[in-house]
Amino acid sequence: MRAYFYDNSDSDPKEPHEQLTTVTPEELRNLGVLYWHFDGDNYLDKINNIAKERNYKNRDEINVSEEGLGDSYESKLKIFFQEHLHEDEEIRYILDGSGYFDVRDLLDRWIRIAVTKGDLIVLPAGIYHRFIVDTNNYLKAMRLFKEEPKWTPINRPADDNPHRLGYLQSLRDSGLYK
Ligand SMILES: CSCCC(=O)/C(O)=C/O
Ligand SMILES: [Fe+2]
Repeated sequence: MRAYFYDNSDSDPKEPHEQLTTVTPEELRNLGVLYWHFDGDNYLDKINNIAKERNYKNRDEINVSEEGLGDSYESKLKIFFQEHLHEDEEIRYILDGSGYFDVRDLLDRWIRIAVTKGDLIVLPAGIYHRFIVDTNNYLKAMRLFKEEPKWTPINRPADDNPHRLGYLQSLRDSGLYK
């Protein structure tokens, strides 16, 4: 995983768009974004432990590629890359390939999180974000869910959404933000 501020140039969003300023895992944690890296033979045990600790009961897999999504590949990518939030955590373990999760910080800047095989990322409910593959056009992920698998993007603007308000309140409660 590498995280950095996104340069807002108009070129293909599948390009890195990397600015020099990096963002540390601690800075991500301050936004409620959690990160682990598990590889090796026992990666499933490690995921199972996190799932138990955090009450993730269900999981499935998604192959984000032309092969995996067929004719709906481009339209699905458009949906994933539209800025949105979810009313539950977004939990993804990268099984193969690579891609980018972009999250908004509290100054409304995009932070780009480049993920590769073995990365496990948790985006909190209510954070504005988007996803895109890189120019390799292939990412396979395990999606974990607290309850029944559901994936409902709520596109921005959703500033009055209770989960958005709850997210902002949780950051204020952390004492790191006013
Ligand atoms: C890499 S999983 C597909 C994208 C997705 O589920 C999502 O919610 C993106 O924000
Ligand atoms: Fe999402």
